[in-house]
Amino acid sequence: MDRNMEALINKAEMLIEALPYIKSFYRKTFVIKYGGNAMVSEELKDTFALDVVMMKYIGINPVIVHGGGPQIGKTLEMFGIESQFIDGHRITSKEMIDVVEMVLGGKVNQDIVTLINSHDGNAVGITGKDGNLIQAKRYKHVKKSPETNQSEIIDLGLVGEITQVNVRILQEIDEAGFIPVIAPIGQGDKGETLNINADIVASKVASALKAEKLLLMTDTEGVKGKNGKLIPNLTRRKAQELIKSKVIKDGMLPKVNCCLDALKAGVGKTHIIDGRVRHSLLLEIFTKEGVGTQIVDK
Ligand SMILES: Nc1ncnc2c1ncn2[C@@H]1O[C@H](COP(=O)(O)OP(=O)(O)O)[C@@H](O)[C@H]1O
Ligand SMILES: CC(=O)N[C@@H](CCC(=O)OP(=O)(O)O)C(=O)O
Repeated sequence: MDRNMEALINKAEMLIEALPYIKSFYRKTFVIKYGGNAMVSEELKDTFALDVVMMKYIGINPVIVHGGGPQIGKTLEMFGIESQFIDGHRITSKEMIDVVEMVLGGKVNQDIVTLINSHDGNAVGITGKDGNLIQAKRYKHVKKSPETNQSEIIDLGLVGEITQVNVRILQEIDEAGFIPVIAPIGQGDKGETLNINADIVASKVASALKAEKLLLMTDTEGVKGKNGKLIPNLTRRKAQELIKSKVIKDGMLPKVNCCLDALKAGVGKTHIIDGRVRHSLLLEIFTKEGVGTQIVDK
């Protein structure tokens, strides 16, 4: 057989390898938190969009929730406003919320829509306000003093804690054949705009949709253990141990908690994946090895 023919057959066999995954994921919902480097590098942006469009065309229902923290930070700086974070939440004053809404719901959201549509993906941009998708109340951060053990409530301003997710708008978008791209903004009961961490929005949306998968894209390999090595598979119990021993901390802590919450609410599997790797989404979904940490409820 000539080498050309052999290469073609190899390609066909590679496609067939994906068949069991394609079969089991047909008509299932995957919620993807898009952020970090994958949202900045031109090459990674393009491979992300291709992965999402590929998913849609093979029958998966991808739901995108995007971040935009660095973009908000840069715009606030232009206005001479500095940001402060508590536990991964940006303290959001009245003068900041318009900037947050403008950046997340405007430029960042529409750039992603344009990117996906440039690959014939049929994306639709919405914020959590559209179709009453995300109802929220003002988040109150509880700080416990290690010395006195007393709790103090800290007001983070216009930061939202999600009280309800109305998935109808997402179902309609899916049925019409579009891909929703969600900006992490919610609406308070007085109609006020509330800023919400995008990982949390992705986790709550995945929970409300009872999604097959929640995939959080980040700028590290995944969850690492005490020895600094990547942990490809993490159970709830092991994750709790690593949190207790402070091996999982800082920015990784809320991510892992988002995954554990989603699993509790009925999401099938959760993944923290390395968004710096080209085609990280397809690799996670269609290969046994994946490119990050899979967290399951065991
Ligand atoms: N066990 C751990 N495994 C991997 N990263 C960890 C761990 N514990 C803490 N981290 C930190 O969490 C960071 C990821 O969180 P963060 O930077 O907030 O992500 P993102 O910007 O993608 O939302 C890592 O870069 C690392 O510094
Ligand atoms: C309350 C809160 O912190 N909201 C976030 C929303 C954007 C976000 O989460 O973006 P990343 O995923 O890129 O960090 C913020 O203001 O930065």
